Amino acid sequence: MVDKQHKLFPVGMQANWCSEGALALAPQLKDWLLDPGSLTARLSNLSKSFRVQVLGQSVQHCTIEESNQDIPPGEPVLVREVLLLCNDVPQVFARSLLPLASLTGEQQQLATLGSQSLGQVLFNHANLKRKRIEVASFDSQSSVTQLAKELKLSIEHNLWGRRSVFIIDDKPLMVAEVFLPDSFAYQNIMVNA
Ligand SMILES: C=C(O[C@@H]1C=C(C(=O)O)C=C[C@H]1O)C(=O)O
Repeated sequence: MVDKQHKLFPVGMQANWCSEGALALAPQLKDWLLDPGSLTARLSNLSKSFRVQVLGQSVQHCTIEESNQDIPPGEPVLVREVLLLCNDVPQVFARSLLPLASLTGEQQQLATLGSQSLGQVLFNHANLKRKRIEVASFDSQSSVTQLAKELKLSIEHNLWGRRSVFIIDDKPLMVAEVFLPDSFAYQNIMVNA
């Protein structure tokens, strides 16, 4: 477990998630949002140094807003919030919900990842399925934008994120990621608000 937690933890990630078909997105941004592969691998390949900074993790009950077909409301989950940084630039804020019932067998290690990337473990596992990816935008009032301001990042447009449920060894967990203002996902494009 993480002994010290960032003063902002838990940041949370309230959003109106929708299927990507409902949105007209810039192709480059859409490519990042819908990439079925590992964000860790993609970001690592684009930078000299990649690291995960844990903001905190704690056991909570899954809220109605974050519940889904695989993780019902009230389910005890380990909430893990991290930043993914490339060359010390915060690229992504991620919030993962790991049901305690999924942290069994080989997946016990997911409770004590520390600064190891969750993706590194997930995408190296043979029995992994990723369910559909939903997307959402985060406006100036969102807690994620407040986090970006706390990180002294300049906010010039809404932020965009994605979430999906992974099934590993037939057990669910949910990962949600928001691309922070200086992310590669927004470089050289006009982002609609
Ligand atoms: C799922 C992945 O893992 C990344 C790393 C995370 C972590 O360490 O908590 C959380 C979400 C992802 O951004 C990935 O790399 O695609």
